[in-house]
Parts: sequence; structure tokens; C-alpha cells
Amino acid sequence: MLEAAQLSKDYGSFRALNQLDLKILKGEVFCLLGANGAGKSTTINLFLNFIQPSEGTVKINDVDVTQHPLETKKYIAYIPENLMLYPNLSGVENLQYFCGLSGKKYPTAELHNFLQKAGLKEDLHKRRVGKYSKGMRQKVGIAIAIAKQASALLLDEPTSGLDPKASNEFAQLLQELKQTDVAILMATHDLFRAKETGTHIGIMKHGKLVEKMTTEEISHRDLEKIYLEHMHD
Ligand SMILES: Nc1ncnc2c1ncn2[C@@H]1O[C@H](COP(=O)(O)OP(=O)(O)OP(=O)(O)O)[C@@H](O)[C@H]1O
Repeated sequence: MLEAAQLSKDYGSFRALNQLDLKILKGEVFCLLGANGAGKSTTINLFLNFIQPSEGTVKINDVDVTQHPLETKKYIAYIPENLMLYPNLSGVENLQYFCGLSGKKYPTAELHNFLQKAGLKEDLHKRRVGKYSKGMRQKVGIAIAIAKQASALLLDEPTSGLDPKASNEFAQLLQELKQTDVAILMATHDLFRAKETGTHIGIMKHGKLVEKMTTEEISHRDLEKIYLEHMHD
């Protein structure tokens, strides 16, 4: 579970995040929409303990991220816009390395199994990651999340720059992960994917969550309308 309560972040006199209240349960995919600079990455970075809150609390599985950063890091997997992997190592070697960092050691066959589950074709497993496309690298990120048995997944614009097929595949993987009781927070500019993939949608503006809804209760067209209305006023 991901939880923010009255969470704010100030940079000097500038408030980048303003009193965010948010709860994402296991099996939920919360898609955070908003213009550039709205505070989406700030929110994700607070969950990751990359930055410290100015006010309020941020918790993962009921554990305070600021007070217990090492413990909460064990629960989470993070896929940024450009996942940093080692270009000279293969997909399976990268996976092995990142599993090792989180204290997990798997037999090689198991590592291949995780990559397979993440949708990476077998002939790519042993190829240098430097030759991978962005979509393939993102799949290694998903494999890391699966191997780590992460209970929370944070994604910052993971599909930006992916072609529609790769983006669709990525969305399907998230659907599968959702079934495994992971709480997912994804910052995105893609309204279509947010509606398709998310269980919940939030719209952020000037650091404030100005709208929160379930994807069930809203059509694509209405979502776009509500989003644009917020961007114009
Ligand atoms: N280290 C920093 N120092 C000062 N201001 C910052 C810092 N990091 C972020 N900001 C400001 O905080 C605000 C929120 O930024 P944030 O990166 O969270 O936006 P975002 O919604 O993720 O945008 P994008 O869609 O462009 O990724 C922006 O105005 C940004 O300039």
C-alpha cells in the first residue's frame, strides 16, 4: 500500500507539492496526470525517499518512508522514463545484478523465467542491453519488479517514446502485475493509457491533486474534457 497524508514539498518559497492525500491499495493502479511541472515526479521521488517531505507523511505498507528508508526500499520497484541498466551486460546479467542489490539470489533458469514473464523474448536474454530498444529495457525493469516481489511499483512516464505496440505490451504487463497484488503509482501524460490501464486517475495542477476518480466511472471523452478544463482555468 502507498499512502501520502498532507504531504507537501517546498523548494525555498516555492511549493512543488501541496498537501497531497493519497492511498493506493494492492491491486490498484493510480495514474497521475498533469502538465509539466505539476508535481508528479516530486510525488514519486518522495515515495522513493530521493527527497524529503517539508510537511506530512509518506508511507509504504504502513512504514514511514522518511523514518525507515531502507525498509521501505525493499518493498518497491521503480521504473523511470529511462531505466538505467548496464549496457555491456546482458538482460539476464542486469537482472541478476539488480536482484543481488536487493539481497535476492536466484538460479539462472529462474532469472530467465522472470524475463520471460516480463515479455522479453528468449533470444534477447543474453544479448547486451546496449543493443536493446527502450521497450525491451522497460521489460527488464518489470522483470526486476517481479523478481524482487515488490509490493509497490512506482513508474514515472514509463511509456513516453514507446511505439504504440510496445506501449500496449507494457500496459498489458501492468495489468498482469496488478493481479499479483502490487500497488502501482504511475505518472503519465497518456490519457488513453491511463484510462485503459488505471483503476484510478488523479489530475494534478500546481502541486495540488485537483481531481480524483475511478476509471470505471469515466469515459475517454469525459476524461479528456475534465483534464483540459483543469488545464485551461
Ligand atoms: N530540485 C528542485 N529545485 C527547485 N524546484 C524544483 C526542484 N525539483 C522540482 N522542482 C519544481 O517543482 C515543480 C514540480 O516538478 P515535477 O518534476 O514534480 O513536475 P512533473 O509533474 O513531474 O512534470 P513533468 O511532467 O515535466 O515531469 C516544478 O515547478 C519544478 O520546476
